[in-house]
Amino acid sequence: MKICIAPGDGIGPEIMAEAVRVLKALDLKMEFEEAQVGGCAVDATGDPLPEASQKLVREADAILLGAVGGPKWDANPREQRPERGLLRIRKDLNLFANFRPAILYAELANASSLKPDIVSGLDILIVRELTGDIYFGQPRAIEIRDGERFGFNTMHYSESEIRRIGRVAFEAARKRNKRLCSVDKMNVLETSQLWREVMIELEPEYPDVELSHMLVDNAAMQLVRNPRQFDVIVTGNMFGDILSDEAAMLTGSIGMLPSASLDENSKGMYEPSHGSAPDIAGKGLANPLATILSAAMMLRYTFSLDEHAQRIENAVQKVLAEGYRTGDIYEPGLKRVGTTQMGDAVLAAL
Ligand SMILES: NC(=O)C1=CN([C@@H]2O[C@H](COP(=O)(O)OP(=O)(O)OC[C@H]3O[C@@H](n4cnc5c(N)ncnc54)[C@H](O)[C@@H]3O)[C@@H](O)[C@H]2O)C=CC1
Ligand SMILES: CC(C)CC(=O)C(=O)O
Ligand SMILES: [Mg+2]
Repeated sequence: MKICIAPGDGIGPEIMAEAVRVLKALDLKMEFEEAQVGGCAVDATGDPLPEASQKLVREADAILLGAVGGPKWDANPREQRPERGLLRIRKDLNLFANFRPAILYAELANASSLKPDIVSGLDILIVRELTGDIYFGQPRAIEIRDGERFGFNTMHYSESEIRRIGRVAFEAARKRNKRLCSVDKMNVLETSQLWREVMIELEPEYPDVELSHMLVDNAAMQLVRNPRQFDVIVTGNMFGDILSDEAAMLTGSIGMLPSASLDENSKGMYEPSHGSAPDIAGKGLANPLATILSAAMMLRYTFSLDEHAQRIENAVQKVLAEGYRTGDIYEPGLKRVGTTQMGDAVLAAL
């Protein structure tokens, strides 16, 4: 098993160190290679995804990424922005299907942004399209028009792009509670109108799955009003980006939300859903659990090592039951720990 580790920027190296310790403790036949991606790569080479890193991500069976970006690089031209390195990996490897499971551990019921009676037992899967939409559409630019600066992006989806993510989502719903909610903005956007048409065309292939549709503004509201109405949500790149950060808070913290980004086969990139958290970087405060849970998703999706994935997930649950909490999920009376101590606790539980 060849795993490319890309710690990235900000809290990336801190949370990655804990995930790698957990993986190594499983004593599996894994080879780790480290790639520079993001701001660290810009500083070293001028490119957020230099040739050497491209080779490593291409040759690996799976990639585990921390997070990229930070204020240091915010003014860089687009091709030299850290986030560009991440988007290029997603596109180059055709990682179009992003799975973001928002699961509330019972131990974190009071850490959720919602009251326990609304959120307890929450288990939602957000399936986000990851290689299309306005994040990749051309043309895009800031230019001068009529004597002033004018910025524009292009939102587009082809029916084949929608169909393939739709199938992934229907299949995922089929393995769960057989309810799929497709989220769009079809009352305003042509891309969303096509999105809805294609989802409706797919419906007869999955008679066992109940398909519903929701406009994205309502979906944002429903997620905090009554999140348990959802089983699987399928949506485009930008809506999925925003809704998954919102869903993270239902689980207690963005530091709890893992993700898997997959191609048509089983190659994947695994990363926490959060960013590089510059406000707490270098302080040993970050919650490493989303990254550790992303490593578990890697074992399950790319390597079919379900038992080992489950061991990690059980260990995470055990440390929460034992009362270990990083600052983002801390409640008075429990054991406040930093990034490394949380990793220690997971290793002990393993
Ligand atoms: N996949 C990636 O690499 C992503 C990168 N970014 C980049 O990260 C940088 C910062 O972006 P923000 O909008 O601030 O989002 P962010 O997710 O980095 O942080 C938002 C808030 O959540 C907290 N947070 C995030 N992860 C945490 C963790 N593991 N433990 C405890 N608290 C945590 C942060 O301290 C901050 O208060 C930007 O440069 C952005 O482009 C943002 C999202 C995803
Ligand atoms: C570079 C961004 C699109 C990353 C992000 O916010 C995400 O994938 O959730
Ligand atoms: Mg995001």
